[in-house]
Amino acid sequence: MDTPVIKVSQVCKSFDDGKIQVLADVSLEIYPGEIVALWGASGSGKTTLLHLMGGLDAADCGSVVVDGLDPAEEKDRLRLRREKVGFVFQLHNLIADLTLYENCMIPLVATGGDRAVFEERFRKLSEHLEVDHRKDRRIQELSGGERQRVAICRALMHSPRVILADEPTGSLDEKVGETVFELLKETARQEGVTIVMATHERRFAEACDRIFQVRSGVVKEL
Ligand SMILES: Nc1ncnc2c1ncn2[C@@H]1O[C@H](COP(=O)(O)OP(=O)(O)OP(=O)(O)O)[C@@H](O)[C@H]1O
Repeated sequence: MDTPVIKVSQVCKSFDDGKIQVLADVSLEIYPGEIVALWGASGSGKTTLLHLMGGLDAADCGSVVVDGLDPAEEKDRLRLRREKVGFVFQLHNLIADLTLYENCMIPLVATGGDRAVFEERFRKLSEHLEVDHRKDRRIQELSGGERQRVAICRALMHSPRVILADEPTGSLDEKVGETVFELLKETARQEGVTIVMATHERRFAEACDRIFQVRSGVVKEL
């Protein structure tokens, strides 16, 4: 069996000096190329777990390892964000005044990559995500579904190993949400990228390779 790309071992996390216990003894392994759902109700702890995987927050106990890096260590955390992980949020977090193309080029500045490589990736990804014809439009001129496809494009620009997606279809209506989800999945498969997606919607969870149910901070594979 492959080495897991993400290994979470006996992790716990609370807020407010321990008054709000969010994750309790969470362990899971995710393998390269898998598309995995963290499925659970609002407030169950999905976002908190994604944040620990992406180094946006630190666990109180236990360990998280992402492609050999420890997000709790500052030097690893920087590399993790620059090289290994891409984020897609429910609200796309794009810069409204910049164009689609300019938003997607932000990771070039952040990672100090090669412009020609980024140009080629932009061409390929924007075509695959069917937003290439909107290249020079500003984000504020795009529809919700288009914005979310741009967010996916941007998240993949630096060729991360893992995409952490937090309710990526949450702000979209049903049909558009399905299209965006299918495009996210297809693009990830083509790129060999691992996806960990938080969702409260059973139908999206069931369309993933594996489902981890998150309930009151306890995680169980279904
Ligand atoms: N920074 C924080 N300070 C205090 N409490 C927090 C903090 N972040 C999250 N929580 C609490 O932790 C619990 C889990 O939140 P989390 O956002 O992980 O859930 P979720 O499953 O992603 O929910 P949703 O689907 O609504 O985003 C909630 O009760 C939330 O209020």
